[in-house]
Amino acid sequence: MASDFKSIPIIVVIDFGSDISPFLAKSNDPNMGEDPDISPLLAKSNDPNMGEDPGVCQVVKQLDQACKEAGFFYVKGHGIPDSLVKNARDVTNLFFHHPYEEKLKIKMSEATGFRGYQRIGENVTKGKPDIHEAIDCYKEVMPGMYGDLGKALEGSNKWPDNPSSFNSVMEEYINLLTGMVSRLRYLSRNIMRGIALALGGLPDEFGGERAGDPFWVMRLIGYPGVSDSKGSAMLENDIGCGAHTDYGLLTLVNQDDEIPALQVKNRSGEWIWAVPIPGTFVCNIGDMLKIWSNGLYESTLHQVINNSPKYRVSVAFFYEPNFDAVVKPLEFCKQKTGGIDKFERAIYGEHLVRKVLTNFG
Ligand SMILES: N=C(N)NCCCC[C@H](N)C(=O)O
Ligand SMILES: O=C(O)CCC(=O)C(=O)O
Ligand SMILES: [Fe+2]
Repeated sequence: MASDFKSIPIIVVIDFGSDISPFLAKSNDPNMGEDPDISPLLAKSNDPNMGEDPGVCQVVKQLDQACKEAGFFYVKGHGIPDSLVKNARDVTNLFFHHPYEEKLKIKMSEATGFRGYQRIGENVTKGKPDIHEAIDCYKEVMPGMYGDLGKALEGSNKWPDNPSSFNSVMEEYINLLTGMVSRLRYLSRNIMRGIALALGGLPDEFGGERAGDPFWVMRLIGYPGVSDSKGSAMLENDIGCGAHTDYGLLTLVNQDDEIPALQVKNRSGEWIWAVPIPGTFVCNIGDMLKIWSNGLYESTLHQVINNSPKYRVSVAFFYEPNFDAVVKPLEFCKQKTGGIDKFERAIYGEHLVRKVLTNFG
């Protein structure tokens, strides 16, 4: 259960590449990443005893606290180049400033496997149109790959021709965040290893049939500034994205450096700003991790309101379970939570598809 937190904890993850586990943390110290003394704390992630390493222990403790208290944390020192992180937002911003007809060239529909462009107000949260536009992307699903389960999302992504670097920037971004490439390959996986230890499990609890072949989702999102949206009188609210939880395992949000807009709900019902901290990803826990942890960690409600006059862009990356993963409370989590399943078993792909279908009516 989320606590009465007033700010989102900062976790410092240093990715030294290869098989080295990058966990170390020092909460609330934004300069921690620059501290040259951190390297001795680095620990081996392929070592089954990594949980005994003092440096790892320290980070794991911070992760545990952050996941219990907020379900949200900032990750700094993640190793993804700042230039790429910014580029991903910049090309997104350029695309959304194209004329509507141009954007319609990559329009999302049932026929595209729900991949592509959606206009402002097309995504619906709790019955209200969201004041954002977006490009939705999913890991490729080949015809028949998951039988009926994957049918709705079958297809490949739709990339704009303009700007011409769009495709290559996004492909690199996805590769680095999912972990396909070179020395940065383990960012999301390593955060999940830290979370597995934080729960009291083995490092690879979220490998194999659970998330060893992780699905991914990416949303490139644009939120009009206050004055822009005032013109569209038929839209009832000015909430950029209504209160929701994320669906899978772990979300990494690359948000605009300047505009505070993302808000996270604490136990008292207050909305706490996840203010932008340049150089960080805002991470949060999804519904599947809530089930696997039997509620030790929860997927926290969050929403987006852009009250600034400026257009805001974010790139939300969702690191997910295997598409066909069967998700039910892990035995050791159950033991810690009274021995009873608090949630029904789910299949990740089914949960995702149900959400996608209801998001677009
Ligand atoms: N993949 C994610 N998290 N998408 C969030 C989209 C916005 C919330 C959605 N309409 C809903 O009601 O869930
Ligand atoms: O734009 C953001 O900061 C967050 C977006 C979000 O919560 C989502 O797409 O699930
Ligand atoms: Fe979200």
